[in-house]
Amino acid sequence: MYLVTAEQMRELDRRTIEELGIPAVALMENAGRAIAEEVVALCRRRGPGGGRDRGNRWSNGGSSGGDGGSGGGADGSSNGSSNCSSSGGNGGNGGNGSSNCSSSGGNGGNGGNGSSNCSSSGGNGGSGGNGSSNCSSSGGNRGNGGNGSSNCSSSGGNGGNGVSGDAAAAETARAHGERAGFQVSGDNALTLAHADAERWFILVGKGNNGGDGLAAARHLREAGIAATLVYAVPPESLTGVAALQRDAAAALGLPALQYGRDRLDLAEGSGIVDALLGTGAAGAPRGAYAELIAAANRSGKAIVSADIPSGLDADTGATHEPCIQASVTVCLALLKRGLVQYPGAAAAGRVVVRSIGIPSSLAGEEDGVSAHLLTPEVLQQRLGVDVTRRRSPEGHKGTYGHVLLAGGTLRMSGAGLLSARAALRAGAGLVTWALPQQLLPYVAGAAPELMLAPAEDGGAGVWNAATADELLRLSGQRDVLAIGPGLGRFAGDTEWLRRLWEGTACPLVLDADALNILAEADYSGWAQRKHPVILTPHPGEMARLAGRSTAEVQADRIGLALAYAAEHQVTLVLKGAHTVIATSEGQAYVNTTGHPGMGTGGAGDVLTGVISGLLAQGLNAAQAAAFGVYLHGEAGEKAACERGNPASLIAGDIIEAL
Ligand SMILES: NC(=O)C1=CN([C@@H]2O[C@H](COP(=O)(O)OP(=O)(O)OC[C@H]3O[C@@H](n4cnc5c(N)ncnc54)[C@H](O)[C@@H]3O)[C@@H](O)[C@H]2O)[C@@H](O)CC1
Ligand SMILES: [K+]
Repeated sequence: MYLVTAEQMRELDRRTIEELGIPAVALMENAGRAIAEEVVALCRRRGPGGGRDRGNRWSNGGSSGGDGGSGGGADGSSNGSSNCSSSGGNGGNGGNGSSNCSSSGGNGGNGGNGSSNCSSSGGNGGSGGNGSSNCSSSGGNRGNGGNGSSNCSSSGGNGGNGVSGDAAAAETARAHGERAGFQVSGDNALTLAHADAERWFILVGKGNNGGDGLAAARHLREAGIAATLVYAVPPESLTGVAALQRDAAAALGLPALQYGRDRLDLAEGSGIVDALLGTGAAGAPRGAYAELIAAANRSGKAIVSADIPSGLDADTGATHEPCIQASVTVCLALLKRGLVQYPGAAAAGRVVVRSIGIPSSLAGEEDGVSAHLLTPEVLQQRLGVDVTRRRSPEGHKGTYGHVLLAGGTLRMSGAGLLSARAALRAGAGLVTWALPQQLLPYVAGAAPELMLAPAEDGGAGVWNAATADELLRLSGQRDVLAIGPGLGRFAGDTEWLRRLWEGTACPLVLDADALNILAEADYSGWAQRKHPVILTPHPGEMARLAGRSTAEVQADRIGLALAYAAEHQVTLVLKGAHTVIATSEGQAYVNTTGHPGMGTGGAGDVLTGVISGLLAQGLNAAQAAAFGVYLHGEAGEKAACERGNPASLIAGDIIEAL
């Protein structure tokens, strides 16, 4: 899924209109229809008179009925005990009884009655059956678990239907077309049983975002939902296609208010469509816009934003004061960068990307479109990663590469150990942990699968500059060198790192203090490496590398990561919620797997190990960085789920969940 800036979106709009001849008003009509459908979907989810519905999910197309979770409460909830998580796709419907659904990239299945456990990666999870079922899917569509006990899994293809008992009878009846005959169905996406209980305010700005809201209002009326227009500016000031929409709404007799002139109490409605500001906004909302945004947030009503929450910087994810706090953002045509970076990602709520007639293939032709949401599809199709992590039937430990990790000191031995163990769990055939000699008696046997290479430390348990010789020698027979977890600083460390940078003929992964050494060195003068370098900074380390403040780094993570990776010809992994991976060729990937529970010491060391383990298996730098971040986040989600309470998650749990 592409991630675009406002400027790139404008160019794609222009090309669609001018080169393909699709009228702007047609695009706006599609946008309005999509927004209305998502309002109806939200009304369905929360039931009559429901309150706010804030979640944070990503989904593409689909719309009503396709979103995770249905039934009484928030998304993904079910009757009884259930636990649903979704990344990249739609979470499934939690079933009755105990169900546990997770989805990555695809649609999570429906948890069945009784106990079911469904997970899906890349494909659509099936329906858990009644009784006990356990389903998992990778890459394909899963089948339906039947009644009784069933256990189904599918990889790459479509799982069959494990149907039995009553479910089988029902299926047969459907297949035989019982109730054949004349049937008519309505416009389901705009059908709402309790439409007459809904009253929505549509906040309309002066530009095309306002035009989208006006089109949505007509479609909502078509669905039987009362829609009242609230103009931020005098309606006469609208121009172009937005003015056409204004006139159509007026001709239909839609009630309209003007902010500042007419009495308005947003709390009297059941929801709000925010169509004040879109990708044409500049700076913090001013005047009536700012006042309407603040009033909408105060109202406590569900807010559906058109394209982006008004007040959000569409490119960076920075939020101005004030900024709409949306329940749902209906992002039009292509995902805007600002919706996947915090704090914008939080302000947007659930993000649904809806097609409006701008071909996404145009984005592929644009030289400037360089950012993508990291989904299983992007991993497989764009990056060419085998996400199944298949092992060859003829494989042996030598097939899967050998990692050399340099890290750990007496006081920070755990960082090295975590990293080395994670490299093994990522699938590396062999891992050698080079460590100061003094540590040996303490860590020997801590992970029997590891090989240990003690480096002469003069009895101090810390690294020293003379160890470079031994590391250079060892790296000659290894496939990747990872440096940094628990490394510490020492006299001559800059020259030490320079020797390893210039003298090793394998990919390098640098983390923690290796990054701090790099930040103090002017490494642009170091000899150019033939083999790739992956840097894995957290925002503080990134700030030191880039000579900026941490706040500046966080203000535009995608932009900064892209610029740094291109300038220094490295693959950069800028960690934090929604980690950004930027390649030296100018591509960025934004990851959305992960869990707040992963904010714990050692989680970064685990990531370094995972990326190194993947590199050792022959993945290239972009593949290893992107897939490593994705897997690390997914393992964190799983571990948090297994712990019961995410606050209890520790880094070792992430390794065990890999
Ligand atoms: N261009 C197209 O063909 C399409 C555009 N679409 C919609 O149009 C939006 C972009 O429309 P526009 O470019 O007209 O821009 P916007 O509708 O985002 O807003 C621009 C207007 O808002 C005002 N404004 C800007 N910054 C402000 C601030 N800080 N405080 C107060 N007022 C401010 C200005 O008067 C300006 O005219 C998209 O986000 C999307 O919703 C969709 O209808 C699809 C097609
Ligand atoms: K908006």
